[in-house]
Amino acid sequence: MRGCSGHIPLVEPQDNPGHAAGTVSRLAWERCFPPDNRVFHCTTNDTELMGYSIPKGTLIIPLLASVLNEEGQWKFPNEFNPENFLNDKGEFVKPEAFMPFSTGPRVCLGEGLARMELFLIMVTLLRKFRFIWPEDAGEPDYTPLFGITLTPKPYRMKIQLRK
Ligand code: HEM
Repeated sequence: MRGCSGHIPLVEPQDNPGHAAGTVSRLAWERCFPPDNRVFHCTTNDTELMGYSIPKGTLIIPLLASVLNEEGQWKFPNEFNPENFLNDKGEFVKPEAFMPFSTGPRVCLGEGLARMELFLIMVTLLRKFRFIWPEDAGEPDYTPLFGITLTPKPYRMKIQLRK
């Protein structure tokens, strides 16, 4: 599976989170590194999707990271790039393919709570600590570990209390 590359900040940019620049950076981050929770589904009838026959009772395991990196849906599908959320006039747009919480009737029920928690946790940590990539650690490897969710590989990070 492809992931994002290019210049990826080690922590979310610290611009004003209420500001449009904060929003596009955050969404760019969510697109590149979705937890990609996998809730299993099952077809209740024989069906056909894009020419594929899917019999009743088939287990369906969604892979949202695929649509979040799909060629043709994004200006820079494999890069961390906030411009994926800006149109030609530099205005904020949210592409239809942006669905880290899935879509449709089974969309994540906890999206609002999760966004609020993530915001509060990130802001609290960033206000209290500096996160520093150790000089001897080499380039970070952003390839995710694939499981029920996508998780980062183990890594070392220096954490300094802000004064
Ligand atoms: C970053 C955090 C989270 C992410 C990325 C996430 C993502 C998802 C995804 C992708 C699904 C699958 C939707 C589908 O089957 O198509 C889902 C389902 C669900 N999520 Fe979350 N979720 C998060 C946090 C939460 C939290 C905090 C709660 C509740 C407190 C929650 C409650 C649920 C429930 C109840 C469903 C099942 C919805 C249904 O099948 O009708 N999630 N979530």
